[in-house]
Amino acid sequence: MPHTAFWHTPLALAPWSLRPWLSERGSLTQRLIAHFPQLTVRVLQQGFRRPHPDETQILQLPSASHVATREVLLCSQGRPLVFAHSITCRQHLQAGFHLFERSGSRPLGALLFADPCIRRSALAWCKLSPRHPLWQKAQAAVGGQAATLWARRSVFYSGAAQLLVTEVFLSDFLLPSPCEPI
Ligand SMILES: C=C(O[C@@H]1C=C(C(=O)O)C=C[C@H]1O)C(=O)O
Repeated sequence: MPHTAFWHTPLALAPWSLRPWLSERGSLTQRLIAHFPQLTVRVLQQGFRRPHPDETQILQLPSASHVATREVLLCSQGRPLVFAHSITCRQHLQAGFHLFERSGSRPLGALLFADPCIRRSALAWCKLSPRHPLWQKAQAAVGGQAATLWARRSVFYSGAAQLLVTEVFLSDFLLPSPCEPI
């Protein structure tokens, strides 16, 4: 299956208002809290699933494997802002990300950014293709209203353990102003 996201998209191709969100190196949750009231985490699913084709390569996973998967919506006053999809392999749950399964409605970032030993890769971003698996999931979360969906992803490292976090920006609060080309 061909890659359905070009994760080396230049930031300059993203809508101007979205760029600081795509390139935020700190906690996205904390940035959302600073800009939006009553941020909550709605857990959509947490369990073991097959990784997406463009995830097996980045985490060097065997394609037939199942990985620990967490999908949430970050909402402000009930309005979905970000769809987040995070995965880690089974053996890294015990060695590195043991709190991944117990995060519940606490934002994963609160755990990841509290541990000074956890490092983060460079961020990558792209405009999702409607063929990307995360496109369908994110659209379903917002009732199929979004015309374009930009996403970012990065890998968190705890020793040799890896956690891949992908965040899809949902709400029109990020769309460019009318005078700015998309
Ligand atoms: C990694 C962070 O945690 C956020 C919360 C997540 C969750 O609770 O599953 C997943 C990704 C992020 O949007 C962050 O705040 O930067």
